Amino acid sequence: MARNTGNRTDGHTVVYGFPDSADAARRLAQALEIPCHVADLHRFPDGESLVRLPEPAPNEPVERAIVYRSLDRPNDKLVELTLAASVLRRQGVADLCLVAPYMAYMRQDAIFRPGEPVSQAVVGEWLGRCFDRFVCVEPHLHRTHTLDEVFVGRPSVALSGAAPIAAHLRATGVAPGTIVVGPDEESAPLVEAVAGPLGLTGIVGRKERRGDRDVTVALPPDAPIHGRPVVIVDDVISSGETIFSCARAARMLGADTLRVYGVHALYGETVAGRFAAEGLDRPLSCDGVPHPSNVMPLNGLIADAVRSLWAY
Ligand SMILES: O=P(O)(O)OC[C@H]1O[C@H](OP(=O)(O)OP(=O)(O)O)[C@H](O)[C@@H]1O
Repeated sequence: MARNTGNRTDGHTVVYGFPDSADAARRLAQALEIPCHVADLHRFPDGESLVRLPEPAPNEPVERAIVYRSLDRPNDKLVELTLAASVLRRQGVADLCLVAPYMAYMRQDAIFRPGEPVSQAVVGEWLGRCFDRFVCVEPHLHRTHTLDEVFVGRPSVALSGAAPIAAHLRATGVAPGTIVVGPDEESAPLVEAVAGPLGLTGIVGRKERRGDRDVTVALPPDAPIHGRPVVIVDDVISSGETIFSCARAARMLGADTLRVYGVHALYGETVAGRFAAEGLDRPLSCDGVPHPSNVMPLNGLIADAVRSLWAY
């Protein structure tokens, strides 16, 4: 898409995806009605990555690029994004927007024990040197409250995963009297944004994390859950322990049925198998992180965010 602004014709805007998220990158490009290219990735025998992007035709310069990649399992991806950004800069791209529906290292947003880094700030500064703008979805803004604190001086949009969850509940049917439950205080904005538009009541619990897989969620003993359907929502499902504990607490209070939504599904088959063992249907997720549980597309929301960042 070349934009004509007065008597000046801007270069093209292009989406660049990676093989692990090519479909989602194409869906975003489709929503924006612009071309999409998927990077070639090569892994050398020593483990290093090589990224190859197409060279634009000389008469069709790319002026703005959207690089689409979720940063689950992020360590290699961060290097590959850095390399991709360097190619695009060399090709003359003036404005680079990173769409990372799942943003990495957001959970280490403080020094929890002496000797640790604030990984969120380190990675935010790193990516801020490579990209000009950012779009993330439900980026675990717990002790940090805005993406401006992560990508300092760079325009950014933090999208909520609430609208796709509410839309899915509405489309699949949600019984009146359903209670929307979040595992901790930090999930309150998500809970309220899901429950509010559906006219449902939302409550949040208190989470105590003692280790990577050692989590307890307590719900208020007077929560009006007895005999009612419960929908549990959270930003991330990784080990699954937060959801398992939250579901057990809801059952203890007499929940009738349980449904689970996680905006980002980061777990593998072993954890997936545990949902049945816990008497739960498999959770449903947004398609920011490619996963078998994906049922809620984010391309429309992300396209609107990109348009708002670039005001077109
Ligand atoms: O599936 P799990 O392995 O339980 O992980 C998912 C949970 O962990 C995250 O919060 P976390 O406890 O990391 O951070 P917080 O202290 O910021 O709430 C996230 O918000 C989920 O609640």
